[in-house]
Amino acid sequence: SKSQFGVIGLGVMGKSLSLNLAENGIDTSVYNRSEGNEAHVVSSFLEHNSSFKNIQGFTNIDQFVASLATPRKILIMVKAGAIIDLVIDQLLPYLSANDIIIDGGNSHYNDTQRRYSDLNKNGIHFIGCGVSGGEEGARKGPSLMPGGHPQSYKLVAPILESIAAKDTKGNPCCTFIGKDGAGHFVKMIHNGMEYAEMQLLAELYALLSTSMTNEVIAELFTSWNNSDLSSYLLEITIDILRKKEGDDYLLDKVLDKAGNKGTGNWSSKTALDLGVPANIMTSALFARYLSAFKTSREQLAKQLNHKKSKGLTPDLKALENAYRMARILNHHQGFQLMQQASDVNSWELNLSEIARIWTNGCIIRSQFMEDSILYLKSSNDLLSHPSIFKTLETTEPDIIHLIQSGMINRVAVDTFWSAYNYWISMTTDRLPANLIQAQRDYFGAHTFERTDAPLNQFFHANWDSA
Ligand SMILES: O=C(O)[C@H](O)[C@@H](O)[C@H](O)[C@H](O)COP(=O)(O)O
Repeated sequence: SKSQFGVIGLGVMGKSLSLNLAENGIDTSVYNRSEGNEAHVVSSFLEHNSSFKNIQGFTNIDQFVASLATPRKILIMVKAGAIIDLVIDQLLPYLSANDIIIDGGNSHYNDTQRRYSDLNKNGIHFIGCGVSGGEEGARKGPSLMPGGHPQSYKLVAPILESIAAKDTKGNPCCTFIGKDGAGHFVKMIHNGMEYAEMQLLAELYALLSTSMTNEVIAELFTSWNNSDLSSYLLEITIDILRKKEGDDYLLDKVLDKAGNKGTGNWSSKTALDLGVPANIMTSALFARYLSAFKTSREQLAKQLNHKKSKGLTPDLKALENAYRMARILNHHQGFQLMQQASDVNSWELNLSEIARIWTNGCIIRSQFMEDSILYLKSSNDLLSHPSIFKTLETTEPDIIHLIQSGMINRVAVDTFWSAYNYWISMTTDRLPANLIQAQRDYFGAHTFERTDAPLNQFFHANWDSA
């Protein structure tokens, strides 16, 4: 019998999603090319999962397409980039109008916009779908962020929603995000916020490690995880801190050079292009770039005259509050970025609904995301909520304490620093931008607005004449 759904690419995510589909009773065809070292990918997948009777495997793309009921629904799970276009070109000769192609990789939303309009011309529906949750999420229930055309989504919604994680009310963590590249855009920003959440934990770990063991830090984080600070990233960080290899901690043997596959870079570039001061995720990205200079860091560290002082244990309650503050500001910046992009691309993003589908399955799932559903229902500006503003105001001394502890212990806390500077700038009614305007007008006659004249009236002054 014909399969209801097809998956192309049996990498970690493709395999996990195929098993999730089959387990949810969806007859699934899988395809993977068979050249070179991929010769046995399909056969060994079928062998290892022979208990699933509703999976068919193919190494010929025409037979794969023929095995699907029409309109065909095909999920591409291969590495983002040119290979997606290659796979689409291989598929096209065998497809018919109204068939649906879903790209589930971390593609750049501009590429998705291009593919969406190109395939539309061929009568093929294209859905750019963000998939979050890693291997475990894909297997048991990811968070899904499909973008494209609402009609196309309707055709695949029952299947995508059946495999997605479920929120606290049992509803699928999957919803139509918006037209063309909106789904992949929202996934990109998810990852930008993920970078920042990970870096905040990394800076806390570095600061606490000056006076604590991994086990003691794990205990502290466990107490935080039993509070409004609970999150998936905090949870896995506790496991990571406790993971032993013999008598040693595995974490202590992990080389301190952070990788990145591009979505954090894209998020920061998009923030720059859209004029949104998302400085927290950008500093998290730069922290990864900085870590790459391992050899120079070691050499320069050796040249330091002053000896590292004995760590000064920071106030733990202050650190907890500083973490709470920085996380709120990271979420605020992420949602601001999505709001700006939604306006520019007329995507009409529903930020509260995005927070809801991010409450389970995805990497940045957390109690605060759960709380944000309600906050974002009344306003897309988290800072405008009195309770959030109160929390930020009362925790300001705590983030100052954290930053001071960083300085005293000579630990870089740039992501907390960025959060602090963003907060005090956003709560300062007169910033020194007047001097920037004067300097620009001085050397470039770029003109300036005046505080004693109507807005949008621009003036020029002869700054060097009396
Ligand atoms: O939401 C997710 O499931 C992850 O974010 C996933 O998309 C992937 O693990 C990222 O690619 C990691 O990004 P870096 O490799 O850039 O850290």
